[in-house]
Amino acid sequence: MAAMFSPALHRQRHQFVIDFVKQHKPKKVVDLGCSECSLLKKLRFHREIELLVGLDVNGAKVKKHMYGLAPISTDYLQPTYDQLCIELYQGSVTQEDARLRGFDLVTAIELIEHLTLADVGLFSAVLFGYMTPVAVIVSTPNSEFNPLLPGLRGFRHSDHKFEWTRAEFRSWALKVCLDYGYEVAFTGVGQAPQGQQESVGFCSQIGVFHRIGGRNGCNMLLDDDADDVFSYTLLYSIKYPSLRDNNTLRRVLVSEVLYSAEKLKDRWLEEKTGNRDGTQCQTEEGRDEFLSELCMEMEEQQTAYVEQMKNPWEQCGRSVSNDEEEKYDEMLETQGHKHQGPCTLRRFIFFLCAGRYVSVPLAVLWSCCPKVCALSGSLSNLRHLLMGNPEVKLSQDGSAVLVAHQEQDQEEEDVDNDLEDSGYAGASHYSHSAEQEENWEANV
Ligand SMILES: C[S@@+](CC[C@H](N)C(=O)[O-])C[C@H]1O[C@@H](n2cnc3c(N)ncnc32)[C@H](O)[C@@H]1O
Ligand SMILES: [Mg+2]
Repeated sequence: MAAMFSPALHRQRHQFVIDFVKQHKPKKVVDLGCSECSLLKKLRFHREIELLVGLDVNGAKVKKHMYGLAPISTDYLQPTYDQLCIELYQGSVTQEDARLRGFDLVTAIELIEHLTLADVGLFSAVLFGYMTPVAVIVSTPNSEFNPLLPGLRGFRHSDHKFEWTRAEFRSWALKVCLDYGYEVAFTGVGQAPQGQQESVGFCSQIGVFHRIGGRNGCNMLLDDDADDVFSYTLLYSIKYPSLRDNNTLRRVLVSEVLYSAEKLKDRWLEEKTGNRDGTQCQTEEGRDEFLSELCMEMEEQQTAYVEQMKNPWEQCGRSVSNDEEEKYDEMLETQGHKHQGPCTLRRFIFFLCAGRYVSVPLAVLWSCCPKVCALSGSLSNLRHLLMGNPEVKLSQDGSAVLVAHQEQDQEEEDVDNDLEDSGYAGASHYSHSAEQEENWEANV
């Protein structure tokens, strides 16, 4: 049978769901009879989905495949602002469970034919009468197509309790709509050979149900929570890393800050001294030369960045309202991202070479590292997010990141410790006052 369809029929069924998801952008999706979780594995890449749930009566099968839904390393290394939670349950679609109520989309792909007719009645009541999702996609074999399947005798699978004609499927679906307030459209996947499509229909027939009245079409949320039933067993639950989660944001920001500070330090040492020993780099001319080059580079980065920041939602795949766009433009304007030339940036650059550390002001990091800027949002937020983090060494007043710049022997380390103890790294005249920074923040 696999050779009859291209792509394979099971792929076409899943693609049908994916196309529906792309069009309707549901946030909460349940797959009933999720089996080997293969549809869930595809759906997790759809960023609009925030909660993805799978249910199957066969817990062993789910357990065998559920780890394939775990985040992969890039999800940890480059998290986005998208949020995704995946939950898998063992349980029967004939039983109610409050955790599956109020979803945007429920799919039941090749499930109902595995239920006895009595159970189909219970399933209909649970799905349409209790779970009351906004939309439902049900697929099931179309028995009229069976004569076209080479070598098939009886049902398509030994566990099938029935296989319906188009009329039988239709009559079940229309009754459900009447009973529970839905409307349905019929379609399918798996085309019959030319000329026969009319007479036999699709190989897999599909009903797409929408609740009449949409999201507000039922008063389920007014129900008393005390009646909530929990009959399923949770097998797996995972929350994907998201920049909306403060710990994840902090972790990503810290690694970006450390990387950028290190790069800035290297540039500074190389350009200013011509070698990597920071002790000789205190001349005014050296610094000016370095500054003007860095400023030019920053200006280029800023331009690219402002372009990118014009519509940060584009990256999230979300459309933006005019209102949001205006607000964002306003924010860019007040933060001075627009029309900001190298001259304004010049005053932020002030490196200090003290003992084994180069002090990289947070203001420099914030204004010339687009990612640091985007992740933190403001200079004071950047400071706040870095404070108390064991991986980042800040100057005493918290205005700069201290980056080690020498391989050191014990003697040097002792000297450095003395310097630090005396407050040199933070309290010297090279550092910035909190007041200065507030000023920058207001003007940048
Ligand atoms: C043909 S498979 C489903 C295929 C899957 N939906 C897909 O598209 O890849 C049918 C699944 O329904 C599950 N199932 C059967 N009766 C069930 C019930 N009462 N409640 C929940 N799942 C059930 C079976 O364990 C099986 O995994
Ligand atoms: Mg089946």
